[in-house]
Amino acid sequence: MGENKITAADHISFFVEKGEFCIIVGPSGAGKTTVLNMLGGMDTCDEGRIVLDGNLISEYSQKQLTTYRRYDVGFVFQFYNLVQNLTALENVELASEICRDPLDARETLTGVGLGERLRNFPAQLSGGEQQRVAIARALAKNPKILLCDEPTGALDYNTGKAVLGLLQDTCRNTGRTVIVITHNSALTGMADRIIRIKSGKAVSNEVNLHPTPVEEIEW
Ligand SMILES: Nc1ncnc2c1ncn2[C@@H]1O[C@H](COP(=O)(O)OP(=O)(O)OP(=O)(O)O)[C@@H](O)[C@H]1O
Repeated sequence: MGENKITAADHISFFVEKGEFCIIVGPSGAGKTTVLNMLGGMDTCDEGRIVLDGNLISEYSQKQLTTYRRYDVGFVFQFYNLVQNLTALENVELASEICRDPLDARETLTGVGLGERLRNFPAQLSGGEQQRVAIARALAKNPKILLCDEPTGALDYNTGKAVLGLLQDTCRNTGRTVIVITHNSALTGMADRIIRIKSGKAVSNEVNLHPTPVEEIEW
């Protein structure tokens, strides 16, 4: 930023095993989103290595990153990022149609509990329902990894819990690796792995052998 150099991720180092439900936790400004965006190929690092499923994505060209984002990564954002003039079904199809081995859009929406709302536009859905569409959109791509940046940040307590439960179930039922970013340390109890980030550094990487179902977590 002009004269100032901001180091958003500073020699940050961690690993996640395939199929884990991982929570990256840290205070605002710690560097969580930067790390997630680099993992998802939306941002690049100027040093270091990022490896996913044996592939060195930190060396990828812009073209390779586009392919990587398209086929390998599913994103879930805090504010859903749905296309407003497309229905729930069309939003999911938009993603699945550009993928190699997509899941059926209708079935995926049914799987997240929205089988009755396929023809609704985002403005006709609640925040929690819109986030479910966004999760279905990410899942329908059949990605290797699901990256979720504060997925419950815009939702009320119970709706947030339901969305987290859906993400946890997705991980358990499909064996997909799920990484969730949050500033809420109460949520760490539901994860298989917890990575704590502070001032751009990973300060710990713990395994939780007995994750708690989200319904039993209070905050
Ligand atoms: N494009 C950018 N230009 C300048 N500074 C940036 C940029 N992106 C991030 N930063 C800075 O890098 C640091 C880490 O930001 P980041 O968004 O990754 O943190 P975070 O942990 O996700 O925070 P929050 O929970 O508030 O979203 C912050 O100090 C932020 O201001």
